[in-house]
This record gives sequence, C-alpha cells and structure tokens, in this order.
Amino acid sequence: MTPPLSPDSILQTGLAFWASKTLLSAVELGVFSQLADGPLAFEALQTRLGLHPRSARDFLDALVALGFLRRTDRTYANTPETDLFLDRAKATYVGGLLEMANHRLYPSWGQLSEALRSGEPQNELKTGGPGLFEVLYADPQGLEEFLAAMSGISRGANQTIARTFPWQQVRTFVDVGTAQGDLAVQIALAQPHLSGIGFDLAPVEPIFASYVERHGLAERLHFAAGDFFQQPLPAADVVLMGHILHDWDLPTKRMLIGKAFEALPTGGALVVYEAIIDDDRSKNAFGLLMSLNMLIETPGGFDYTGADCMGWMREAGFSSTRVEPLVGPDAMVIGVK
Ligand SMILES: C[S@@+](CC[C@H](N)C(=O)[O-])C[C@H]1O[C@@H](n2cnc3c(N)ncnc32)[C@H](O)[C@@H]1O
Repeated sequence: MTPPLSPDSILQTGLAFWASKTLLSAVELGVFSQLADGPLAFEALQTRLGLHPRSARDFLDALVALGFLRRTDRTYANTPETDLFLDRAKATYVGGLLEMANHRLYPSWGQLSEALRSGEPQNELKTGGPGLFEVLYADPQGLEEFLAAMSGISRGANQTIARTFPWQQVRTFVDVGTAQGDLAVQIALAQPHLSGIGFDLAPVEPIFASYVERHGLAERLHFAAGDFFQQPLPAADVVLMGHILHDWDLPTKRMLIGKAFEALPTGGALVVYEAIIDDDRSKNAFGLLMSLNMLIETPGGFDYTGADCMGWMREAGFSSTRVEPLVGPDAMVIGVK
C-alpha cells in the first residue's frame, strides 16, 4: 500500500525562511558571542542583547528548539557547534557568511521572482549602481566581512584539497582570487615543501598579509596584486580557482581557463572548485541554488556541472580532466596540461 501523500516537505521548505532569519538575527544580535564566556540567565541575556520583552523568550527558545542553544531551567548556553563557529571572537567563526546573508542576500532574494522573469541581478546593479565586487571594495569593513565569509564557506574544501591533491611533485602554486588566502594557508600548512602566491585585486593585499602572518607562513606565501581581466596569471605548477568561475559569464569562464593554461608548465594542473552541480542536474540542490544566487548577484554568473567544466578545459587544451568530490556540495575539477 502506498503511504498517503503529505504536504510536510512542501510546508517545511516553504517556511524555511522563518528558521533561517531567526538564526541570521541571532548572529546579528551577537547571541552566541554573548554566551561564549558561559551560560547566562534569561534576564541577563535579554538585557545584554537589548531584546524587547514581548518576544525575547520565544526568540531564545526557538533557537533552543532549532538546536542552536541549550537551556537548563531559565539559563541559556551555546551548543558546542555554535560556540566554536558563531562566537565572533574565535578564529573558527563562520558567521561572516551569515552576516552577509542577513544584510545582503536576504533582502535581494526577496526579488527572486523578478530576477527569474527579467534575468537581471537584484542588488545595486538593478538601480544602475556598481557590481558586487566594486561595492565590496568601496567599503573596507564590507570587504573584510566578505573575505572572512569566503574563508568560512571554503575552509572544509580548502583543507580537503590541501590533504588529497597529489602535491608530491609540485613546488609552486597560485591561488587565483585568493581573498583572505585560506586555501593557500591550508595548502602551506599541510604541505611544508610548497610555496604559493595569492593572486587578487590590490585592496585585498593587507587582509591576505595579516591572515598569512597570523598563521606564520609569510616566508612561503606571497601576494601578487592583479586584475585577471587585464593581466596574465602568475606562472606556477598548479593554478587553483575557488568560487571564481561561477561569478562570470561563459566567455569569461573560458578566458580564465585559457589564462590558467598559459600560466602552467606541461604536466601542470588547474584545480577549479566550488559547488559543482551533478551532471544530471537533479541532486546538488546547493549548487543549483548557488547558481540562482549568481543570478541575484551578478550580470552573467552561473554554476555548472563537472562535465561542463571538463569540456571547457579540453577546449582550452588540457589533455586529461577529472572530477573529485570534496566536502558537502563541493567538488574539484582538475585539468592536467
Ligand atoms: C567569491 S571570492 C572567492 C574567494 C576564495 N577563492 C574562496 O573560494 O573562498 C572571489 C574572489 O575573486 C576576486 N576577484 C574578483 N574580481 C577579480 C579580478 N578582476 N581579478 C582578480 N581577482 C578578482 C575577489 O576579490 C575575491 O577575492
């Protein structure tokens, strides 16, 4: 007998933004940072957070029910995960991504239907303003927030690439669009024989330099300032591009893969990684939603399948290509010259 149909999953996804926005507001208000020094009684926490009495208990108890806080009697505490990843004072903080989701993506995603009809981004570009990167680079705090957010979203994949790529015969690498430099840092930490370059726009340099310095890697990791639309990529045995290609339209994707080919010696490798969509385009929901996020944020960006990327690599001249899983929705596409 077939079980009766249920609307549960429809309703769960339809109202998932309630839970999402509750978590985003908790990060914005600093709930997890306030609790990082230890549990707090309800009244103390309410006062520290500046919450109106009407919904303070509902808000905090919703966070308990969602699994982000623990409560004993009337005292609230972080869970091990929220303590490690959502306390702003810790190096393991991943809330930068959620801060960006809260103040930038949440309002823009409210216009998704319009974006789907028009094919146009729904951020500053909509009113004739500058593009995503110009906006970020005009505001030093916004830039730092974005780059830290990228480290948060990328760290698991970065550590996997650092461990699993065959680095034995490699001496040098360049990370294109390096942001804070977390991929370069993770590779250098795991592979002490390697030296690397982080390539990015000039305003990123101080942020990269202080991140690399914090990890004690300034001798082996250097910054190269450049614009990949204007300049060739620095030469290296391995070229890496994390969350770069999906920002751009197809001609730009091809141009960047071509520049990577030029920067590599024969036998060198291009490693492209992000939320690579499965070839059947039916399983990697995160990758497909990420592509909608590119619609919201960029004029021509989109995510793509492993087969798509291997095809572009072969057109550029790469002789062998393969796709390897990383963590969660991420995979890397490797092209060997
Ligand atoms: C989405 S972030 C990816 C950061 C990092 N690779 C990661 O995966 O976490 C894109 C990066 O590309 C850089 N970028 C954007 N336009 C660029 C350009 N024209 N030349 C060089 N880098 C650029 C940005 O500054 C940013 O650091």
